[in-house]
Amino acid sequence: VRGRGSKSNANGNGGGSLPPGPTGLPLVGSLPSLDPQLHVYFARLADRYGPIFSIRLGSKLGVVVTSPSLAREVLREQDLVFSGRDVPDAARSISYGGGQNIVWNPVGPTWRLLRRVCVREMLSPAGLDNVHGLRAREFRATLAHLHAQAVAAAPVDVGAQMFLTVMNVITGTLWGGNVGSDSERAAVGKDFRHLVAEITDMLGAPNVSDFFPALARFDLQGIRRKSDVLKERFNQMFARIIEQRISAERAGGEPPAPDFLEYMLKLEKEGGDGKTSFTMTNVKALLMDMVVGGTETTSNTVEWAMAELMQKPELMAKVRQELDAVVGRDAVVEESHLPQLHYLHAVLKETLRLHPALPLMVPHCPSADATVGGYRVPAGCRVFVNVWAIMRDPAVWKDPQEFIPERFLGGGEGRKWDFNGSEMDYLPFGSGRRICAGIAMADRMTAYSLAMLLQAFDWELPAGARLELDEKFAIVMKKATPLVAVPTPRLSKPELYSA
Ligand code: HEM
Repeated sequence: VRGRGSKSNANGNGGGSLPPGPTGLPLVGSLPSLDPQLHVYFARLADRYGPIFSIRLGSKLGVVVTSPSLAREVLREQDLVFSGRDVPDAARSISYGGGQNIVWNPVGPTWRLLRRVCVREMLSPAGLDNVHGLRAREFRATLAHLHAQAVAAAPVDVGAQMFLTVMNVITGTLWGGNVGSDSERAAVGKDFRHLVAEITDMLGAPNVSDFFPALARFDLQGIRRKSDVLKERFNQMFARIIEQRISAERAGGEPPAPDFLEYMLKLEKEGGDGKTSFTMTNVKALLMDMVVGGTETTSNTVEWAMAELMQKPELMAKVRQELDAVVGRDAVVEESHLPQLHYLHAVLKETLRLHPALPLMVPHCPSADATVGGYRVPAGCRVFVNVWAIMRDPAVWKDPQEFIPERFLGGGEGRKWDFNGSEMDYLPFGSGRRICAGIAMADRMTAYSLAMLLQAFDWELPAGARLELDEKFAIVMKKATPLVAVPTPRLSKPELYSA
């Protein structure tokens, strides 16, 4: 066990002792034993070394926090010091250099402006209300598509379908729903899904350039080259959409709907908010944030919820009972029904407890040496908060491995387990100033999606298929095997399914 009293360097200068942790080998540290299921591997090490441990991966020092009280120290009490990011090599290109978007920007005037633009203008509950019609249209289109599948008794890849829906809603909110025909949009959607999956796989994959920054310029695994290619494909798509909008404006005619792109282009024209500039690169980097940060996270959550419920028919029956009482079968579920669907919300909370979309969040990076749990955490190291393990801690959660939505009903045993990171033992969206920027959107989209899937259809596995709940870590938590199921209509009249 390394740690106590050790004087370390390479992200660990100065006095005090580092958190304990595996000794590892000279030069490579613990790299040879690294498990791709990083969240599980870190949880195992926490069992051995305690709720804060350090791990050397190449020349990089990682510090992993696995308890509510230490998460509080990092995310709340020392929020500002810990709010930096250690930008992985794979993210440099897709974030337009790291300083242009929200996710990978250090906290500072640009990050503040970008977050304000998103959280206030687009992703606030009021901003979302403004584009309620767009979501309703997209959901009706999905409903009609699923009905066609149901009539043909064709299996549906639930995650893929939800990805398309979420992506259409997000891109519609960003730049309006007017990009091409339906078939063109479906093709773009498929393309997007592959691109986003490739990006999240790349961000979750071990990269020599991150472990040995001195070797980064050689790009030994070719990850940066791949990331440049992916970024360019997005970039061209964004550039085309922006160009279309600007030329439509120049040509006069109907003013465009007041969507997010419109707002951003106005801000760009004005050169920012007076304190910080806002450039066309920021516009594209923000579009990237929303498309990459908002799609898989949301659609995977819905897929996990469906898989859990299909595994437990008695819970599925409870969701249906609530839907039948609130909506019935003679109408289609609408967003206005969502506040009354308490059990459904509890199902989603429990899904995010067991299967948080970002099990290690997005790693933080202290801007100065700090002390956590009595140990020294050096500036520049990579700090992981293992929310996956915290939300399965038997000291906090009764039967932590069991899927029990009821624990979130009746005020959650007197606790305020919400999405705002108020309690440090439930933080699927993080906590503190870097908390997820898209909570309101994620909340509505997951609830609306799950409600629609379950109110309008019964779902069964294709003959001979087996349901499993294995995880695959790739920065975003995916289901190792996609959930494929066959829908059967359950609304009273076929006309209800038409878009
Ligand atoms: C179920 C869905 C989602 C989950 C569980 C989730 C969770 C998270 C988490 C854990 C973080 C990192 C917090 C940290 O580093 O401390 C994050 C960051 C972020 N999320 Fe989400 N997210 C979801 C959906 C969305 C959506 C729909 C959007 C936007 C459309 C979005 C945009 C962002 C952005 C921009 C950040 C970076 C914030 C920053 O670095 O300041 N997320 N999210």
